[in-house]
Amino acid sequence: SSGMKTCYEFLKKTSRSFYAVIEMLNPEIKDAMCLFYLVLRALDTVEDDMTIEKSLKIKLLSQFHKFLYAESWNFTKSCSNDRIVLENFSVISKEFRHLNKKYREIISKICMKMGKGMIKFSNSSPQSLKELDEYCHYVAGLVGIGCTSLFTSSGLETNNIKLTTDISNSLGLFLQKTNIIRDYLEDVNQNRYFWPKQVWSKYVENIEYFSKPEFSREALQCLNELITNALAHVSDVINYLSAISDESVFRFTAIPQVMAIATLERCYNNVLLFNGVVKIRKGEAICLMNEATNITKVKLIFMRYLNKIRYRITARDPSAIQTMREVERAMQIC
Ligand SMILES: CC(C)(C)CN1C(=O)[C@@H](CC(=O)N[C@@H](CC(=O)O)C(=O)O)O[C@H](c2cccc3ccccc23)c2cc(Cl)ccc21
Repeated sequence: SSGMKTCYEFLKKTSRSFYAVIEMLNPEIKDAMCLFYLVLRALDTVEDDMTIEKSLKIKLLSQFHKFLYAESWNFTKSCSNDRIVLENFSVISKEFRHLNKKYREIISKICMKMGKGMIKFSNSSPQSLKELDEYCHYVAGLVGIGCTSLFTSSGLETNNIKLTTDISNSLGLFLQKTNIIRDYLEDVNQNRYFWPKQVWSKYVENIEYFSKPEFSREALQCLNELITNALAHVSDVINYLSAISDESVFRFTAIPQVMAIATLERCYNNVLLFNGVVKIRKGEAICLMNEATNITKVKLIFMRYLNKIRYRITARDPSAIQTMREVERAMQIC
């Protein structure tokens, strides 16, 4: 339909790489996944927009799942780069209402839970590793749980009992923790602090000190501790991908995960993260997209990056032993 074509245009504008990945998906769930992504992007845009007054933001987050059924609802007061999905939300929600009921129920339930979770963290960022897991569950783990429900309810992954809620949650946490680690400088510059205070306060009095050269040792120690925490999800990621049977679902799911392990490897013990953005090069990303076609190749990709991390672990790093343990545990699964 022309409405769906417009939605794919929105997807292309909000995330070129994700647009390319979703193109590979089986037609049975391609539209549902495109709309799921756009609806989540709209919700994330509300959460991220610091110009929206607090009480209005809370109302929007709690009502969001109902806007899916509000014929003409749009939000024109956002100044975010991704405001296009809010200003044209009525086009997205119209296509959403044409989706099969089983997909609509999955997407609206995830939006309701995610909106509630975002409200819970609207006044304070995660203070501990436990709260970090809780926050990442709301903004990313639920996405994994939703994706798994879409895969299984579509029949592409017939009642795959191995795709449990817990390991679906882990896929989201692995991606989100990698983003939080990678985006240290961008977030701190926008006064957003996702690195838990319980962790960074072991190394410095103020998280902004990590960008000062005299604190680069402490910065690296904190960074390596957070990367070690993220690596604990790798075994769930590999177990999840090992249980996928549909080839297009496999690639769609594996590509962001291999991007994440490559990003974590580049971030490990890398002081450049505190004064610039550490991103994997375009060429490497394209290679990874083409390589992540089956579980054997994905295990090899993970082994390659885990080995690169292992060789960079230094004995004087306080997390060295824990990092080595997580790397070895992950390599055993691969
Ligand atoms: C918060 C997040 C990590 C879940 C965001 N998220 C993802 O990161 C995208 C990838 C993406 O958007 N990457 C960015 C690059 C970047 O942010 O640097 C891009 O612009 O391409 O992937 C995830 C995603 C894709 C496929 C399967 C998944 C299973 C469990 C959890 C998430 C899954 C995603 C699937 C959906 Cl439906 C919605 C959002 C996401």
